[in-house]
Amino acid sequence: EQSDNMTACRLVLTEMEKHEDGWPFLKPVNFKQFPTYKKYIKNPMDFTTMKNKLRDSLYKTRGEFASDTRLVFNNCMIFNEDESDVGKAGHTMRKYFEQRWKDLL
Ligand SMILES: Cc1ncccc1N[C@H]1CCCS(=O)(=O)C1
Repeated sequence: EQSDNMTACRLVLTEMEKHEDGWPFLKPVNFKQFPTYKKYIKNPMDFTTMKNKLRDSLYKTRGEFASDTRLVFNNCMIFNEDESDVGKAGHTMRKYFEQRWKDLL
């Protein structure tokens, strides 16, 4: 049922926001702080933007929500070295998301 699908999305997003390693993804990357970011990353995404899209019913399916989540972590891997603090957080969060996403199928 539609609302159940969105319940799972809200639940996993809340968990990711609370996760110890979620800090790099809570807000949009600051282009002033990272001036080259928008040159390399064509479709920025972050947890606050995702929360607003959920609130505004902009996700029609679980799949659309999962795509934005994967966009967050793929952007992270493009811009950040694997061994950087942000890069490591991205790998941890991606693993966490994919496991929880399976649990909530
Ligand atoms: C996800 C990401 N990709 C590339 C650069 C930066 C970030 N995240 C930043 C978010 C604000 C705090 S921070 O500036 O330490 C890290």
